[in-house]
Amino acid sequence: MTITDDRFARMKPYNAGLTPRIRARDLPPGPRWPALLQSIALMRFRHRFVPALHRRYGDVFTVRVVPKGSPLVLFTRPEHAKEIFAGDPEVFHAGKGNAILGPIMGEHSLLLQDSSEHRRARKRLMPAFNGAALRGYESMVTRLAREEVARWTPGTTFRSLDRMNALTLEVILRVVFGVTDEQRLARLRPLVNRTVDVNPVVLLGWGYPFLQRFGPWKATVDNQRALDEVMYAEIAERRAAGDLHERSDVLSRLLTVGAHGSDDGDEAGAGDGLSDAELRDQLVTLLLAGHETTATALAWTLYELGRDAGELARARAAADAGDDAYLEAVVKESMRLHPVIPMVLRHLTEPATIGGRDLPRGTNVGPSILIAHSREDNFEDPGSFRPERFLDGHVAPNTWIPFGGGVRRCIGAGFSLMEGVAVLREVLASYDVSTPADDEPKVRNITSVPRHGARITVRPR
Ligand code: HEM
Repeated sequence: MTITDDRFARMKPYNAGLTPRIRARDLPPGPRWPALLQSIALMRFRHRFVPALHRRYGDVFTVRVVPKGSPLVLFTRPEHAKEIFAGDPEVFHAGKGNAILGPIMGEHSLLLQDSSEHRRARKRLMPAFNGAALRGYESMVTRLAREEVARWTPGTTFRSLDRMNALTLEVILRVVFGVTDEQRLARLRPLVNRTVDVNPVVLLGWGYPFLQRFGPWKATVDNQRALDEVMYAEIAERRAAGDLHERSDVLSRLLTVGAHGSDDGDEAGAGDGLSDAELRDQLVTLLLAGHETTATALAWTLYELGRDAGELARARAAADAGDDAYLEAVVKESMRLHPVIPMVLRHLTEPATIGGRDLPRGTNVGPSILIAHSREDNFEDPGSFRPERFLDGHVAPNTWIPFGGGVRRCIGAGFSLMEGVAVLREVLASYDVSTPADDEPKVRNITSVPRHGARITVRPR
């Protein structure tokens, strides 16, 4: 049995535990359609469905989702988001909702853990995402962004989403995994590209393992085996590398941190490094969580700048002046207008009260990012693109929540903002960007991507 087969055998995708039957009268109002219809509406048509529910039922409402008609209560006010983010991690679980990804991400994955196990895993990863670490990654990210931008043909129109996907993938391979060997990079690219394509067909194969002997599902398993082989080879070589301390990539940092026990020793244990399986699982988790999300946010950012000549001129002046704070505000504002992830989810393991409402054990709860970002009482003139709002201190806590919050807040938030600023700097140094046509959000797997790929035209400055 290979290490991959062993992981598949141990990870049970639908092992989310038994959810007690919850009566509608114990929950906030919501539509009474069959759960399947509500799930389809939530997944495929969320950009119209969720605002419609908000208008019809008010600030808190319930959606029923498959497989068992489980209730999902969505909250839309900042004080609700605050309560959920600050909820006791023993009660507000997040990991089980991601169980379907278990066979790909592995049992150690930060996204799958809860309670003390999550705290321990998070503590071990944090040193690779603090300010000093991010500064260490910046020059490589900038170099990759410069190389990408140099390949663009002036005067052409193209899907910025495709280019940003190519760039963020390269960033993951070189800055997160730290792979430098060209042959290995060439082998990894297609494997990683297939791994991140977690579409509903692929998910079916994880949910019903007997399918894994056939056609597309067998191909996904074979891909996982091949990916694991390369990842474990890379980890083994990196452990033995003499220049670990000079390297600035996430994997090398995780290896040096473990060797010296960067934590205070209570849980993770000083000097207690990550095992090969832990490293593999966390790297694949960072890949799945960080690649498409960042690419989508950056594509929307270029799209928005291309639509507004005044904002483009301001951003260009900021890039020339080295004003990173302004460029970061540009990225933040497009993440507000186009949330990549629509909501944050927690599963209540005990009854809890949120916004004065008592909710039973087994309820899924979460702030709606979509509504939080578009409420007029959160953002003045919410439909317009105004990066300045992030500079004049008018963004109230828990109104801008694209990265979730609390102990589960996106560990890569700083990383993706740093990447966004680096990309803007490089694009604006060479090009004027314009957007030839309107685009709109479309659901792709979990993220909301621009339906037409956020097409932009670039002209030399
Ligand atoms: C614009 C880009 C990104 C967006 C919009 C985004 C969004 C999110 C959201 C909404 C969550 C859930 C937070 C919660 O439950 O409260 C999350 C978690 C996570 N993200 Fe990101 N993310 C992005 C980029 C990244 C990057 C670049 C990485 C890594 C390199 C990353 C790694 C993770 C991980 C590991 C978690 C799980 C954290 C935990 O459970 O403790 N993300 N992200």
